Amino acid sequence: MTADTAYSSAQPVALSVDGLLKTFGRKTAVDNLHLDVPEGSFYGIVGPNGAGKTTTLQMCTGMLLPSAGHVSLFGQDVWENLDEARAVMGVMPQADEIFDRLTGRQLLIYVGLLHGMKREESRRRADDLMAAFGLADAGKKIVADYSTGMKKKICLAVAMIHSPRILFLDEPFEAVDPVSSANLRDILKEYVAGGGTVVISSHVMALVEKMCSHVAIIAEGTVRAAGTLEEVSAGEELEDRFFELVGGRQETAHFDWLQGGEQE
Ligand SMILES: Nc1ncnc2c1ncn2[C@@H]1O[C@H](COP(=O)(O)OP(=O)(O)OP(=O)(O)O)[C@@H](O)[C@H]1O
Repeated sequence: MTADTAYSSAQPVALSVDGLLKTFGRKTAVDNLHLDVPEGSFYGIVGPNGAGKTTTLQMCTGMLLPSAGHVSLFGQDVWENLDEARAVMGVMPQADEIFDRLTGRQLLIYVGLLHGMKREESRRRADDLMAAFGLADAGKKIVADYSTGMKKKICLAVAMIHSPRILFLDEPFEAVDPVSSANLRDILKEYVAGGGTVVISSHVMALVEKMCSHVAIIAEGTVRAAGTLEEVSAGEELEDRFFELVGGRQETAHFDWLQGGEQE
């Protein structure tokens, strides 16, 4: 599916976020946030540092209890049906949350078994994923010895092994080289073309513009704009709309002590 695919408002909703709130002491990280993610969409969530993207994704995936509000996945409340919700979602773990003393292949097989898959099927999918992510040559290396980008890839494979209906990916392309990034994008596009839904957070506007069908711009815990890429961009570059809606561009700082070149 491409970013210019036509979407109708009657499209079933995969993820619905309603009045989501999260406070940490006196800090409101997510502030009455609403979001509808259509089924089969490639949905990008963008926002400045500290906007509340990670906190929102953690509440959507059953990892962080909301202070108020509701999250539903395919019509079922996530927090009232955690086991069912977890079975249909794929969540990309952080590199420090996986068992890194296992090889990549062992890790994937282990995660498959945890999802209740048969060992043979787990092995088959682990091999498919290792090949698709360009990790087949590293099959015998333990994950602790992977590069940062390789760890990112194995984390994405972990999220996919049980064939979820929706994928939640927090900054999936951070530290991934351009070739691997293009390969990851292809894998995700194919997943969406097959009916899957992807929700990613990213700071890279060009990537979001290239691959997402929908986007939400969030700042200070609220949605500033959401809809199809075309609706949100409103005829401009997404980055320009982002600056308009979020603000924060500053005059170029000038430090009299910061000078390249020869010093006296
Ligand atoms: N456990 C916590 N305790 C206190 N404050 C927190 C906690 N987690 C997040 N916050 C605060 O909530 C706000 C939103 O953080 P969050 O990590 O969701 O933002 P983000 O949009 O993902 O940022 P980034 O783009 O920098 O990753 C920030 O001000 C952050 O400091």
